[in-house]
Amino acid sequence: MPNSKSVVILGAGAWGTTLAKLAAINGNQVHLWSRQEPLEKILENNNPQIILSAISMKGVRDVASIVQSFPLAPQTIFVTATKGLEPHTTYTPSQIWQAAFPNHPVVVLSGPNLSQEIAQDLPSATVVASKNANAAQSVQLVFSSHRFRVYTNPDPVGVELGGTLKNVIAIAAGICDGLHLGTNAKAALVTRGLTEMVRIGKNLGAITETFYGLSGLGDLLATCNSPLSRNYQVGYQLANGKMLEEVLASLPGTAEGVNTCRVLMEIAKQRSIPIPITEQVYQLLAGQVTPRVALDKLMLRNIKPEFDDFPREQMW
Ligand SMILES: NC(=O)c1ccc[n+]([C@@H]2O[C@H](COP(=O)([O-])OP(=O)(O)OC[C@H]3O[C@@H](n4cnc5c(N)ncnc54)[C@H](O)[C@@H]3O)[C@@H](O)[C@H]2O)c1
Ligand SMILES: O=P(O)(O)OC[C@H](O)CO
Repeated sequence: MPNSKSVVILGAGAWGTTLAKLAAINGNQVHLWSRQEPLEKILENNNPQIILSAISMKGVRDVASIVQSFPLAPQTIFVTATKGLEPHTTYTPSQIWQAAFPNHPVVVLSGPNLSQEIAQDLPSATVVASKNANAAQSVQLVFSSHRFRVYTNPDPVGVELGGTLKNVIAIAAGICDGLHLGTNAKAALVTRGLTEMVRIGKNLGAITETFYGLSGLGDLLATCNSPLSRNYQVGYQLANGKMLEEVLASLPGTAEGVNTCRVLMEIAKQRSIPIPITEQVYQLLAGQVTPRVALDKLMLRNIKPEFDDFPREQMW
């Protein structure tokens, strides 16, 4: 293939394996790395043009520092597909990769992408976002197929935060369904969840419109409505009386929303951002409230206008 690229995928979990298949069907030379193998052989023998990380959040910094010890071509593009936030630093995965490789382009890949559906060859769309348009377009070509439609976007912070913040709202959506609160409640929760995501995103430098696209609203809808989502499952099972440790032990893979929720509470406190849904999810995960008490606390907050910043000329 004339445009075939050498692609190294870090992380052979559910998402890394699925992305490896997507890149391979387009004729790229794909090398999938799992932590049981030496990374040295894969990086030194294959001269990667693209290195994609699908490592869960807790491993990103360690893996980035291992990769730093290998010589790479200066034009090698890093792609991050992790949806999480680092505790204490509150860094996003792309911030960790960019700090480790300041002279390389970094692209965020995120969207409504339940890996089990993609692995079954069902149609799906995603977003690749970068400040470097050429890098985003190269990654778009590597993954685009008749079953996987890839859009570019110039707002990596917004795309990355959309995929990350929705995981907390998906836990809340699982609780809502687990308690059988009905369709009205779910619609209210998801819509107010999106408001919360926009509020945090704007504060962290994202573009508001990005949250209304595939990586924001799109991923929120997918994750809040599917039992395939591990984050949704956490909420659903907690609502059914299981303990958090028990739920996490039985999950197939990582539910990033649990840690993301804790990091978000730190960010919200530091920056005085009101995030009532996240706060109730946090208290529930910490065992401080029951699902029913969390619901009452949300419903009985002080009544207020729907929008924080409605245009002045539209106000009474
Ligand atoms: N599965 C999906 O549908 C999906 C879709 C989009 C994004 N994501 C995101 O992709 C990331 C990975 O998700 P997943 O579903 O593949 O999870 P997973 O639990 O199936 O796989 C995680 C991978 O990270 C590796 N890993 C963890 N810590 C590591 C460390 N310290 N060193 C080296 N490797 C380490 C694991 O070995 C494993 O290969 C998550 O951030 C998730 O939110 C997942
Ligand atoms: O299984 P989850 O909850 O990690 O969701 C997977 C993807 O992020 C959906 O886009």
